[in-house]
Amino acid sequence: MIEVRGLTVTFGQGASTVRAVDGVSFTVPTGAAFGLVGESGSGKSTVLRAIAGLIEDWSGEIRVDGTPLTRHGRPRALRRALQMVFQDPYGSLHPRHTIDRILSEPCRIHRLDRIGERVEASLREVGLGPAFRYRYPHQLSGGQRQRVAIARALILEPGIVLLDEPTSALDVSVQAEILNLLVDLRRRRGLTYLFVSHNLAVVGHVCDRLAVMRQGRIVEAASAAELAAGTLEHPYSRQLLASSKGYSREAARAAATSA
Ligand SMILES: Nc1ncnc2c1ncn2[C@@H]1O[C@H](COP(=O)(O)OP(=O)(O)OP(=O)(O)O)[C@@H](O)[C@H]1O
Repeated sequence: MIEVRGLTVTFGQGASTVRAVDGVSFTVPTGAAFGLVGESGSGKSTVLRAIAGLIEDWSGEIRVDGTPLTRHGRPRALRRALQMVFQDPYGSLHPRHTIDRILSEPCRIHRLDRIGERVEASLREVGLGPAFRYRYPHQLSGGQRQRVAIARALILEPGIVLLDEPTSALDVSVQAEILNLLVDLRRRRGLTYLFVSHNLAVVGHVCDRLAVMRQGRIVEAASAAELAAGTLEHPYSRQLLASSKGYSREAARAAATSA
């Protein structure tokens, strides 16, 4: 479970101060998938980064599975329980490391046993065969690289995964494949997702609840059912929905049936 209360993040000082996140509150129950949607600059990634511990200077309250997070450092168990997948699978994978090394490293840091077995199992789980183990990121397609990034997050068996635009760098058909994989993994593992995207349709495909952010604030919260029924009320939410049409549910279904 993630509980966020009155989260505020400001960058810069004096006249150049930017209040990137301004009193944001929401709860993601254990096993739920919650989407944060908004256009570029709305503050959604900053919320995710504060929860992930990548930003130190925030105020408000963040609790993960009941444990309040402090600004400086967090226990190893909590770092393991909460993993992140980034937008750019190329930038987030070390170009000169094999997939084996990329997946083994977090296991070593967290002193896990049976590392080879874990690496093979995690590749299998994201639909990549053992042949991928000794390849390098540049030998993989964008979709395969994002599968490796997901495997790297899951190899530590976290309960919570923070996803920052995990498909927006991919072609639409590949996007659908990766979204279906994420939906499937959540079901199988009972994961909790916090999913950030500028695309309402993508969020509607993966999440059961969502909040629309604008200029650092949540302007509307809704369920996926309300989104599907077209009952979003805020004019900004409606505008976002109109610009999300590039991603179609039909494409996702087609990818699911051909998988
Ligand atoms: N490290 C930083 N230093 C200064 N300003 C920042 C920093 N990170 C974000 N900002 C500013 O905070 C605001 C919110 O940015 P944020 O990245 O959270 O938005 P976003 O909705 O996730 O957009 P995007 O999808 O482009 O990442 C923006 O005005 C941005 O310029």
